[in-house]
Amino acid sequence: MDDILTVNGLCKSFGGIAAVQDISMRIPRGKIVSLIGPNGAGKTSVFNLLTGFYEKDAGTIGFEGAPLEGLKAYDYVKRGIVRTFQNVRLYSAMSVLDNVMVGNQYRIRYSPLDIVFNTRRKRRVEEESRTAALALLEELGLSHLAYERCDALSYGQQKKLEIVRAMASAPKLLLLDEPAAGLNPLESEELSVFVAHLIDRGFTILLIEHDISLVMSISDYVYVMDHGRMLSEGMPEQVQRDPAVIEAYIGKRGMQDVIAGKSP
Ligand SMILES: Nc1ncnc2c1ncn2[C@@H]1O[C@H](COP(=O)(O)OP(=O)(O)OP(=O)(O)O)[C@@H](O)[C@H]1O
Repeated sequence: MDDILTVNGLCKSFGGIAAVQDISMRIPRGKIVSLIGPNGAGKTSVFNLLTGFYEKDAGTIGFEGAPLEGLKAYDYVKRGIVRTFQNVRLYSAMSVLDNVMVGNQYRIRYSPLDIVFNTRRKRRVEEESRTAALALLEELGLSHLAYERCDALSYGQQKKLEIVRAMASAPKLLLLDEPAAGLNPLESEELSVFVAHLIDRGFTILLIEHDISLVMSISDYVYVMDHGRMLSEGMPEQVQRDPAVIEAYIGKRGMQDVIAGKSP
């Protein structure tokens, strides 16, 4: 199997809190892998370690066969690793199109002189960026919103737009941190179709998500963390039958109740 990312023995502590303890995982190219677990399990800390927001205490992270060491945040995007955040981080006063163009900015190459003199080269590069951004919006069914201000969009549309902006930089690995958080059931369903479409386009995704029915319906493989450790892993149907997961993740509730979205 062609793994795009391999993680071995990853550790990170904050004072007395061992947020990430001996975590190992792998993500095959073109697959969607999910990382789930109760609040405070350490999922976001793993994302922060994978994207250089946190420095690891121990362990190795390999991306496309080479170690991810000593890179600046910007270098992760250049290497093809892009993430979204739990909370929407769009430029709310800018248009949808401009936000997507921000996403592919790192691919734009022109000099400060090109900017000062507004050269033909600068205008051409910007036009290419605009065309690419519009094509992406079209493909993902959001082109009718291209000239809307972001703050005029529904929350569900903003969550999708965040993913589109991340995709605009043509990532090899997309890390999605709770894309369904705050969505109603209909928006959540739309989002799962949207994410499934990204997989059809050949993207590789690592997903953190509390919406278990979404996770179980779209994941190829699931990792479960609890208290900083890896509690379980496997295909969705294996994980949801694992007694350790049922006990730690959902307590006395049945997994079917969680999947059905019933309250505790
Ligand atoms: N920068 C930090 N400083 C101190 N403690 C931190 C920091 N980041 C994470 N932690 C702690 O590490 C533990 C794991 O937190 P993390 O946010 O990774 O969990 P999570 O599984 O993503 O939780 P949630 O599902 O609630 O987002 C928690 O106890 C948290 O308080």
